[in-house]
Amino acid sequence: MKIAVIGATGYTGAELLRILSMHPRVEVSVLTSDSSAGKSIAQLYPHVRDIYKHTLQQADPAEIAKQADLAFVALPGGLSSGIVPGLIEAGLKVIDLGGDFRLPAPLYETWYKKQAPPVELQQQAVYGLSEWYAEEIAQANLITNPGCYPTATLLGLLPLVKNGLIELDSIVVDAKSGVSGAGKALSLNTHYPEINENLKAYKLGVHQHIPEIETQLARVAGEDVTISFTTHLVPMVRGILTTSYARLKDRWTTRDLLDLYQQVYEGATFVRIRPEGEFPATKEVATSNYCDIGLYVDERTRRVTVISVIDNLVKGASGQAVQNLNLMNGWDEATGLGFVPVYP
Ligand SMILES: NC(=O)C1=CN([C@@H]2O[C@H](COP(=O)(O)OP(=O)(O)OC[C@H]3O[C@@H](n4cnc5c(N)ncnc54)[C@H](OP(=O)(O)O)[C@@H]3O)[C@@H](O)[C@H]2O)C=CC1
Ligand SMILES: CC(=O)N[C@@H](CCC(=O)OP(=O)(O)O)C(=O)O
Repeated sequence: MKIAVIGATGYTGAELLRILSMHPRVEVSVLTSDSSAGKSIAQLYPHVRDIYKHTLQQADPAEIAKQADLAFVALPGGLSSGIVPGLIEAGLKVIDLGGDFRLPAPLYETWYKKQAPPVELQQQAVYGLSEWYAEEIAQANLITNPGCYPTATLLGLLPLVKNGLIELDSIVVDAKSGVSGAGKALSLNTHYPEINENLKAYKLGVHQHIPEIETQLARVAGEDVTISFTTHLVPMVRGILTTSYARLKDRWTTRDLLDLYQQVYEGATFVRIRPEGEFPATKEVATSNYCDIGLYVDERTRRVTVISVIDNLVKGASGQAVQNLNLMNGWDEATGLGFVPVYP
C-alpha cells in the first residue's frame, strides 16, 4: 500500500517516518511540507538520510491521489480541515492526527476557537481509539486519531465507566507531558531556559482535550460526563503520565479491578496491566506503542487512582495512527509496531 505523509517535517511526521520504515506492508511514496517543499527530507532530518530519499512536495490532493492510497495528515490544529475534504474526494483514505474532526462542530468551535470542518465529513470520521473501536475503524475512510492526553486518560478510565463502577461526577485527571507534545514550532513556553528544571501547569479549564475526553466518556456511559482536568509540562522530551481519580460506587478492591482490567484488555497487544502494587513510569514505554496501566483502590476513601503512561508521539499519535492503518486493512494490529521500549 502506498502512503503519503502530509506534514512530514513535524514531530509526529518524523515519528511516522521512523515507524513506517519498519512496516512490511507499506511503501512511503509522498512526503509533503509547506515551508520546505523542494528540499530533500534528509536536509531537514539527517537521521533519515539514505533511508528516505524523497523530495518534499507541496500538498496537492489531486497529485497525491496519483501516487498514494492513504494519507496520514500531521498538520497543526485547524489546517486539516483545509486539505482532508480534497483528499477524501480524490479517493484517498485518511488518518488525521490533529483535532479538527474529533468533536461535533459546536463543541469544536467553542473549544478550539476555529471554524469547524464540513459537518458531513466530521460525522463520517471514526474516532481512532484502536482498542475500543476496532470494528468501526476497519470500515472507515476517515479516521480522527485521538489526542495524546485523551489516549492515556480514556484507556485508563473506560473500563470503569463501561462497567458503571464510578460516580461520573467525581472524575479528576492530573496529566503530565513531555515537551515534544507541543510540536516542533518554537515558543517561549517550550524554550529550554523556561522548561528545564521546571514544572508547570497550563491551559487550566480551557484545554482542548477536556471536551474530547468528556465526549468519549459520555459515549460509553450513555449520559453526560464532566471532568476536572489539569495538564502539566515536564522537562523531558517524550512521555505522558495521567493520574485519574474517581469515587467508586461500591467497595471494590485493587485486586478486583485489576482482574476486570485484565479481562477488558485481554488480546489487546498494546495495553499492559501492571500487577498489584506496581505502577508504570514513562520510560517503561518510551518510543513504543504500549500504554501501561496500574491502579490502586484506597479502601478508606473509596477512591480509585488509575495511572496510565504512553509515549505521546507513538501511542499518543503516530503509533496509534499506524495501528489504525493496520485495522483499516485487516492486518494484525501490531504489524510494524512490534518494537521494544528503549530503556534506559
Ligand atoms: N506532538 C504530539 O505529541 C502530538 C501531536 N498531535 C497532533 O498532530 C498534529 C501534528 O503535530 P506535530 O507533529 O507535533 O506538529 P509540528 O508543529 O511538529 O509539525 C507540524 C507540521 O505541519 C507543517 N505546517 C506548519 N504550518 C503549516 C501550514 N501553514 N501549512 C501547511 N503545513 C504546515 C509543518 O511543516 P512545514 O513547516 O515544513 O510546512 C510540519 O511538518 C497536530 O495537529 C497535533 O495537535 C496529536 C497527538 C500528539
Ligand atoms: C505538551 C503540549 O503542549 N501538548 C499539547 C497536546 C497536543 C495534542 O495532542 O493535541 P491536539 O489535540 O491538538 O492534537 C497541548 O497540551 O495542547
